[in-house]
Amino acid sequence: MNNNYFKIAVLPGDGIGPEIISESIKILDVIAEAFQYEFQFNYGLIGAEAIFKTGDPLPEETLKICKESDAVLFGAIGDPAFDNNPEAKVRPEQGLLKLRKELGLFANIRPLKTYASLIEKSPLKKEIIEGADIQIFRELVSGIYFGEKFTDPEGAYAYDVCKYSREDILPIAHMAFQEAQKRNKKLTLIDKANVLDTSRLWRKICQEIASEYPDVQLDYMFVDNAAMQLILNPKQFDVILTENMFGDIISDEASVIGGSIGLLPSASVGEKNALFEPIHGSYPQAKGKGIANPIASILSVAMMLDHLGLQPAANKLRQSVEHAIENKYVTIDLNTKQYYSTSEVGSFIADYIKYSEKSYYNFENVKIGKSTIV
Ligand SMILES: NC(=O)C1=CN([C@@H]2O[C@H](COP(=O)(O)OP(=O)(O)OC[C@H]3O[C@@H](n4cnc5c(N)ncnc54)[C@H](O)[C@@H]3O)[C@@H](O)[C@H]2O)C=CC1
Ligand SMILES: CC(C)CC(=O)C(=O)O
Ligand SMILES: [Mg+2]
Repeated sequence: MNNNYFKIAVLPGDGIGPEIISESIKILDVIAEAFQYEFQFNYGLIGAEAIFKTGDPLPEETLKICKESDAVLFGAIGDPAFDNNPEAKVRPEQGLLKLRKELGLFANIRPLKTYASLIEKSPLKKEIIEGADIQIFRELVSGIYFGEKFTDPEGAYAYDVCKYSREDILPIAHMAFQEAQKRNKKLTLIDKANVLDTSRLWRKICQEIASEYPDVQLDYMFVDNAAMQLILNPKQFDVILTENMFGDIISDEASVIGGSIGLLPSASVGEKNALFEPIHGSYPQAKGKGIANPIASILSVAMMLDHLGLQPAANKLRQSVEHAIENKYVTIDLNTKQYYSTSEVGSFIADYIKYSEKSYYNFENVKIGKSTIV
């Protein structure tokens, strides 16, 4: 087996998905050359694009490509044609949910950090957010997104069932405890155990396994309070463990601490497969405008490189992203006076990976031109 050869399934999806994914591929091409790896990219249809072309948000062929890959790189799905039509029977999001389920991606890991050069731009106070560093473990293949759904044909009522089993909770709970052991030995379970039976099951199981991790301090917080605490005092959190829907919501909220949702990557992992995706959606208003921040997708590539055991490349990539952010080579969402287009930011990061080790190259003098946002 060639340890430098990897099959990557690439699913650009809808809206800004293709634009951000093409920057991630640009980065992977440069990494392949610099580190002598070979990536074989196999593209697949998913989401609205797949519905328009095949009628199915997750065609069999796409699933096959993903199952046969070493990792999946996912952009985003979703289209206003479906969002604004509550009657639509087939929806783009079903493609992503089915893919997560089929690949058994039970844990969605969403790291949040702050960057010194962006602190002043945050709507939150410097002393509150400076140094915040949180790892969110969100359960990804159960809960209310996957429970039975029903809409009464008369349109009088509808329901979505939230169900969790011991088997759904245990693997991700162990994973979060282990991460807490590697970090600051503090784990916060976010739930609604004062109201929900499913949340009480989460608490019970976490209490049961806590004895296996005696060095980890396990705390609990109700999700409504957690939503407030995240903004008031994010540094009280280190590793967060939570169920599917709460994790979805609080991670978008937490992205405000970092400066933009366009910065937050994620890894969705299971026993066999792994998928890497930004936490944001398809941002349809930005499609084709060159304003989408590609960094969430590019940092998802760094998480993919970690997963493939390619740490030197992952480290170099993170260092290059930090260099871009610290030097304000960023997109308009970061609220800096000087900003660049999606592809300029991608090219800047790619060039840094390519040239920064070369002693003859004075990178600080590189001019990548005025912004070409269309
Ligand atoms: N994983 C996925 O593919 C997800 C898909 N969706 C879908 O995306 C569509 C749009 O949903 P929204 O609720 O508007 O969420 P969204 O995450 O697409 O956008 C919300 C806001 O976040 C900001 N934003 C998002 N991505 C950005 C980026 N790369 N750079 C700069 N700013 C960025 C923009 O201000 C945007 O208005 C819907 O169809 C939804 O179902 C939503 C979330 C996740
Ligand atoms: C199926 C997606 C639309 C759910 C989501 O918002 C997410 O995973 O962040
Ligand atoms: Mg979401």
